[in-house]
Amino acid sequence: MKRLHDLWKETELLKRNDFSRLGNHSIDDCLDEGQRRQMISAASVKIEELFDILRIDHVNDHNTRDTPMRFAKMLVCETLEGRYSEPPKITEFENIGAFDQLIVTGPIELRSTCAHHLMPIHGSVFIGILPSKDGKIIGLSKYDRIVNYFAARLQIQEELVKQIGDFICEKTDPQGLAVRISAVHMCKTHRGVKASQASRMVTNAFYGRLESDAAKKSEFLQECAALEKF
Ligand SMILES: Nc1nc2c(ncn2[C@@H]2O[C@H](COP(=O)(O)OP(=O)(O)OP(=O)(O)O)[C@@H](O)[C@H]2O)c(=O)[nH]1
Repeated sequence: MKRLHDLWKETELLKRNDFSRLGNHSIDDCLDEGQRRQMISAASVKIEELFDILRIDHVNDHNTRDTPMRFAKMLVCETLEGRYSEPPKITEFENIGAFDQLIVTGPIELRSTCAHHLMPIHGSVFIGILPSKDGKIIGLSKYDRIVNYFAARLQIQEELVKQIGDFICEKTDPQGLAVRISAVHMCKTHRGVKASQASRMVTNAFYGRLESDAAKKSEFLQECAALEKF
């Protein structure tokens, strides 16, 4: 019987030029369960090779025996999950009451992975929405799901903040939208320059009235500051 990783080598998915997609974009078709298992198995074989190069015993050492498979599974099903799956299902509601005031949600816990060193990015996301009277409103939990979806890829913060904002704009067509990320990059705190754990990177993406209306932008930033203190 063919081994899973051999099956993976033959899949159309591997033959297609998904490699040209950026690492923080999703591949063309999401993986079904069988393809996911094949990808994990094929990745695991490569991680065993990497361990061999690094002279880590993945056969006899009880601590590292299952690590290549465990690591491959984590990459496919957790760290990079947003690359291989459909975006979250978004329940959209008509804005029946024509609500047109600022809604701010956060902090939404951000757990992502840096594209340069594969180290964790950990932080908070705040989202401000100025709905259109004739636009859509989405369920509150969906903002968290959207953040999780785009975070589960190899990211840089400037692109992540825009991906989240572009997606929400596309779904809800609001008068204005703002996304703010404040995060610690462990590639900076746990290696290299070994910066303070308190060292954060802040990025904002503003759209429509939340970009052009200084009073509304300032209201959003004040709400973020207040929510951050909770
Ligand atoms: N702008 C930006 N830079 C990031 C982000 N995440 C990590 N970086 C930085 O990307 C750079 C990686 O490039 P290199 O300079 O080639 O990496 P390096 O030689 O290991 O550099 P050091 O981290 O300084 O040791 C580092 O300066 C990181 O701090 C991010 O989200 N946005």
